[in-house]
Amino acid sequence: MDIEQTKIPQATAKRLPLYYRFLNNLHTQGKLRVSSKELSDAVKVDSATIRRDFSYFGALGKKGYGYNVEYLLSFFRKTLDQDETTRVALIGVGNLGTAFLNYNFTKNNNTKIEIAFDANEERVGSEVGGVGVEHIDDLEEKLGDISVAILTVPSSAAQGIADRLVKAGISGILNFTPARISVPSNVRVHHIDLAIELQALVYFLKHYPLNEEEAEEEQ
Ligand SMILES: NC(=O)c1ccc[n+]([C@@H]2O[C@H](COP(=O)([O-])OP(=O)(O)OC[C@H]3O[C@@H](n4cnc5c(N)ncnc54)[C@H](O)[C@@H]3O)[C@@H](O)[C@H]2O)c1
Repeated sequence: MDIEQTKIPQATAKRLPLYYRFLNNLHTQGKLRVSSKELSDAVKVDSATIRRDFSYFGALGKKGYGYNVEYLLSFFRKTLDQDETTRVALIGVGNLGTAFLNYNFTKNNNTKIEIAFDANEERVGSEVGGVGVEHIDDLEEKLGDISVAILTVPSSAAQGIADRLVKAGISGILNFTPARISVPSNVRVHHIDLAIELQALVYFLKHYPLNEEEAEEEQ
């Protein structure tokens, strides 16, 4: 995602793939334009936020006309590098890793898990979701120029694997383990901790119950 060049705030950048997916569907259906209300209903982001987001990339919707689908799509394609597939490696082919390999992000056709690694001899040499599983000992040799990795190993193994990934030239790690891993400042780590997210949801439901008006504002 070329955020640096276009100076899009990170919160906006995070919503781009969501917008992109929906607009792509509209385009496939032959729709030429879309209103911020329609977009808002579909992606569950309030229309003021959508208008502000879109203003960052020079898409100014006209009243009574909406946004030009073609223009937005071509912008998103460029910004999200949709024309280029990002190759991804997955480390740890257990319960979660297997699910990701089978899913393989087919809805987001600009990322593809190309190679997987595991320490378990029984898994090495097999194919899961069409992706070959290599031995973790061969990580440095087999990674090639892949720069993004998904980490689904036990948390005890996470830091050691992250160190090796960094040495091998990885620049982004999507960390599903509960371990908070340390990496040099030029490497980006996104933590996805499902247990924490779930706990936060339960906490919010209990302490900040939403009424309908607030729900509108929260969107
Ligand atoms: N399963 C879930 O629903 C879930 C949900 C949220 C988070 N997580 C987290 O994701 C991670 C994986 O969970 P899981 O349930 O898939 O575990 P799992 O035990 O099923 O799978 C872990 C895999 O990592 C491999 N492995 C172990 N050490 C390794 C190493 N040094 N190098 C390479 N591979 C190694 C194992 O052989 C195994 O295949 C854990 O950290 C877990 O806490 C899991």
